[in-house]
Amino acid sequence: MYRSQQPAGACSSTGTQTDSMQGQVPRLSKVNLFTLLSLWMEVFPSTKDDENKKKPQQIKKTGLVVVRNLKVIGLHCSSSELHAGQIAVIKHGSRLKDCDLYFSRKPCSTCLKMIVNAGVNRISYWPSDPEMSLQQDNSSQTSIGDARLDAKAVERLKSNSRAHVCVLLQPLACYMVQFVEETSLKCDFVQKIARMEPEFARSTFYDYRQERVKEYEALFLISSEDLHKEILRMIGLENLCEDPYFVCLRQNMKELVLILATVAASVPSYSDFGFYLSKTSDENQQGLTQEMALHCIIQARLLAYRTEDHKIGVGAVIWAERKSSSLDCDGTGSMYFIGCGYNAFPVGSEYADFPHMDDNQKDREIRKFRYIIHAEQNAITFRCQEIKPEEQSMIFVTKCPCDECVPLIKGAGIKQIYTGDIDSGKKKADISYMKFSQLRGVGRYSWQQNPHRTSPNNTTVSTAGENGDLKNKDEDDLG
Ligand SMILES: O=c1ccn([C@H]2C[C@H](O)[C@@H](COP(=O)(O)OP(=O)(O)OP(=O)(O)O)O2)c(=O)[nH]1
Repeated sequence: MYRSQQPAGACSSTGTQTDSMQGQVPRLSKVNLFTLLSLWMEVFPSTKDDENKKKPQQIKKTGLVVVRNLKVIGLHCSSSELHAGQIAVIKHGSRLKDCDLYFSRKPCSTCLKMIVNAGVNRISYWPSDPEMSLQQDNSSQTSIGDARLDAKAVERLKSNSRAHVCVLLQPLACYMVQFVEETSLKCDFVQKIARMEPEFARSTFYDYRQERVKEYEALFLISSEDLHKEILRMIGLENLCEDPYFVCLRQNMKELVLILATVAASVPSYSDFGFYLSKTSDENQQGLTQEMALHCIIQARLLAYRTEDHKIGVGAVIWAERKSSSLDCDGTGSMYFIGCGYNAFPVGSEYADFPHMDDNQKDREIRKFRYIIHAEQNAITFRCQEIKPEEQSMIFVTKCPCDECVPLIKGAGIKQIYTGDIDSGKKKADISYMKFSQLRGVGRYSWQQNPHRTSPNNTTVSTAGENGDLKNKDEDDLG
């Protein structure tokens, strides 16, 4: 029987079959989710410091997801000074023992020796160009020589290590690519644009996605098959160079990149849409940059594809901003990860334990609402850090928080909510969304058109601070 497997951040413990076949809806396996999150961390918005160092470098920026007991306990990326593995050691120390680490590139020997030494359980990496790049085009002969030496050292560390160092890409569930495409088009963010901007069409979404596909393929895939094989051989994966394994590997990698691009396109930086503070929120709040807000909400969108609700996946991620910049060694700058989750039945429950019906079912006793744990509830319950009242903490959630979740978010001390507000003001039989627009003391950043955009005749429609504080005109609170 299918077993409900979330904790949070949250992921299942077993294979793909039950994972993907839960209900009729395809589901991302935990391994693919962690892999996608690690790729996504590689493109975490650069801090000012990193901005100057964008030129091609031999040490590639690398994303990292740290998982303990199926919970995400760290989302990191390399900075201009430190590699992702080094950051993991600084941030988690000996707590890395028995953790699983998902890297967006095979880590270099500098990182690997330390994380192996910390006693991690498993190190999984994306099988493309490693952290110490083996792609000749950016590098001199000497540095290629060093990169090859490093690849050998990595193999030696791997063969003498207790940790399992491996490539973990699972085939996607049937129709996963189509499912992500359809649900991305239907998600609140795309829908809101479609309602407000008549010229926004399906083709606009596909054009935007295509741009993302190109961008991410350039980063995460090696265009030449021969070069890819050569690199796989150098990093000890010669067994993947023969067909059908090589073809399958490339196909699998391409599909995952396509999923990432599709999910990224579901919250497009289109026209003047973004996350803006609503009028009735506390107006002196300092919000995130649009780039950062988009990045984090896309993480939440990825998590939503682990849902156990057949009808709708919801994902939530909590981040906080550190006050003291002296601790900013992570590539995420002052931002640090607190927790994440998605909507699912209570941990350990069996598939048939609870009803799965929604408001369309007349019999209220067999509806899901009294049983399903919401994305925000899982993110708060399984968080790996405390929410500090003196620091700016923020939750990114893919659906407007309901009346169960709004007081929970406020009570947990979270200072800002980034979300879509399509459901705001709706009252249904078992779930309602009335409290969100009335919430005070928490900044509500809703997905909407920039309220201080200039109108066609070049007059400002309203004024707002750089962070998107809405001063005069409120475009959200649809309800
Ligand atoms: O703050 C919230 C609110 C809801 N959910 C989850 C619970 C449930 O799994 C789903 C809502 O289910 P429903 O069937 O009401 O989905 P809907 O899209 O709101 O329904 P409708 O099609 O009637 O709009 O979203 C959350 O995780 N967080």
